[in-house]
Amino acid sequence: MAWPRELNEVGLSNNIQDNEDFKCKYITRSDPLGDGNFSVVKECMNIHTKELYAMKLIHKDVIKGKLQLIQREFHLLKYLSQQIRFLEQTGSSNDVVDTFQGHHHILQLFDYFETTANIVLITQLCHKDDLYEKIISNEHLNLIKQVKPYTACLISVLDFLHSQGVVHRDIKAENILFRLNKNTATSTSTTTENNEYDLTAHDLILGDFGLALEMNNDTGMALKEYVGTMSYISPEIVKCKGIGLMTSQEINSISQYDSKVDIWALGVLVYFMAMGYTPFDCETDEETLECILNCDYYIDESLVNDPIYKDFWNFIQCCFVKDNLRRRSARTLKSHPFIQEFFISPSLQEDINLVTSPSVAHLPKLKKNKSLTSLHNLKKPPIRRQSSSLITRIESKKQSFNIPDLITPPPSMAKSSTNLMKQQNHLLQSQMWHPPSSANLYIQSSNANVLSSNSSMSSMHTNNNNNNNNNNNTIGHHPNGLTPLTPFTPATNNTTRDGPPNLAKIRDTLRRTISMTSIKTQDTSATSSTNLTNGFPSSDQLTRNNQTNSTFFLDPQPPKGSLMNGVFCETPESLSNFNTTPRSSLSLSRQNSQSNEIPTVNSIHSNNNNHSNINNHNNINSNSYVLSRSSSYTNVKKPYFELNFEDDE
Ligand SMILES: Nc1ncnc2c1ncn2[C@@H]1O[C@H](COP(=O)(O)OP(=O)(O)OP(=O)(O)O)[C@@H](O)[C@H]1O
Repeated sequence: MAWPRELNEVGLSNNIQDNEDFKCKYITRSDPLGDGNFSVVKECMNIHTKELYAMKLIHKDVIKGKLQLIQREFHLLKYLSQQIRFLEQTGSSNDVVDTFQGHHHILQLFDYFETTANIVLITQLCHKDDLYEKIISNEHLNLIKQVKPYTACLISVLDFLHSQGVVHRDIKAENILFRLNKNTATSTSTTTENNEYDLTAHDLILGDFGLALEMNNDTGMALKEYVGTMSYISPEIVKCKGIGLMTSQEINSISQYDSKVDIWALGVLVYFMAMGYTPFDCETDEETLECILNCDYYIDESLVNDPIYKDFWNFIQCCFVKDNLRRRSARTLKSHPFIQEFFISPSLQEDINLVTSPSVAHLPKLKKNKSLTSLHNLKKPPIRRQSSSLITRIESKKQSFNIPDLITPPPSMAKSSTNLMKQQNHLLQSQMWHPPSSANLYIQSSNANVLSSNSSMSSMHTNNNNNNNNNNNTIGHHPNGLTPLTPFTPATNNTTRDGPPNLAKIRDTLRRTISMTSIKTQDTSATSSTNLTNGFPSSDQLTRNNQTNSTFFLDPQPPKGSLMNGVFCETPESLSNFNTTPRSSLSLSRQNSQSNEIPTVNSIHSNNNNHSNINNHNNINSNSYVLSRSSSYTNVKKPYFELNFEDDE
């Protein structure tokens, strides 16, 4: 049998000499942990070591002609996993001081292989619910206890990635996972009440490197790709829209972007965590893109002058700088007052570079303009429209996109994603349809005047022209020559966001504005804790916490004999749960090998018939999975090739 061309394209099976079947060393749970545009992710168990992992099944049909994307993801995850191991084993001086170590929060890759239908990556297993679920189910996160430490952790991650020359290009809540705490098989979320900050910050894991890039000399064109997720893309990515149809002259006139696209996306994510809605989303993509280009984002006026939010707004401003050369790096942002307490020795080196860099020295100084407050001309919103608009917004948030010739998920995947969204929408709608409360009554009687006087929303509006820019990130000079962080002042320009197209956003925002009033009290009480200094744990406390609170563990490298290492094999058997006694420990490998029916992602999706114990990690009892090597694997043939991802290349 000839090998499918794609297998060679992806570079995993180049050494295959014949099509000897090889048994898969993993079994999976039937129900997926999650899915994306390109993949389905399932919990799996290595039947040799009985360790649990996440299995990302990327259907070959979905990525036809785009295998280089998977290749990129694979090589980057592999490279980063090696770096993590290296850093842990060699250690570094930073390890003892900062609360978060960036490399502790990157999804680790352990194994990879191919089946007829899929390319498969085996990574560390995380919680089923990602950060997006957490934000949505809580409406928003607590500024002091959650948003700050989460931001600090993510800044560490970006600093690590960027120092490795890697740009992620798809930073968003859906791609932030939570580490499963190995000791307890549960997250540390239960331990948060008596702590200065939510310890789940130590569990954050950045995943989905599907759009990530190594920024070397070969990536010139890649750094002009129009990729990312609509709500999170930066102005420089927006400028690449339609690049596939441009002339070479037009393409040349577009500047390459760089790692700062991740900083913009982080700003969106930090804002989303704190507010529960995203800053630039409008009803249509065109409007959203325009708002991104103009750095025109919502601010909640009731929070603008709230001292608790002062550093937050300033941090957001630092991320939402249109000019990527002026936008601060992850390393520099470690010294931002919003998160600096988590970093004992922030580096200001880059600020010095920023000031002296010839490439930015000529930039005009930004003027602080007093701008006009914008009023959103809200009419009494039709409730039904509000719901359906909200759905549109959520759906658009879930989708990453790629260069113009988009990859379309097969119907089965699309359906599964839609189901997930439906659940999320249901959750949101149920929150919105509460029995009448003061908040709802308020919403229903709202009009432009009420909004402007009580809980109005402003749009932070800045001009494309730097000379006339209202963005207050800049600027003056600090006595030591560094660029100081200036206090946030709300812009008061006329907005580009008047009228019905933004209704859903405003409505959603209004809901958030009202609930913020109760949150303020929580935040105040958090800051009055005797453990806190100025509302924040002291550096000493944080350093101590670092010793005790980190949930990172360096997983032992699985023994080579238990890995697939890039072989071509049968599709792993799918079980409703790992407590199910295998049909027979012997049959696991043998029966499948004779079967002509190889399940695909499509069948995986429809195989949801047994929900018992699914998602309950505590129920996993690997000992109950009685399968010994001798009973099941003595007869399995060795592959003809061994592509150990530690050794190859
Ligand atoms: N290691 C993991 N542990 C647990 N769940 C995971 C893991 N990796 C991914 N998931 C879940 O699967 C979903 C899809 O995974 P992932 O984002 O990697 O796929 P994708 O196809 O690249 O997505 P996208 O459409 O965002 O590009 C995630 O949102 C998450 O809920």
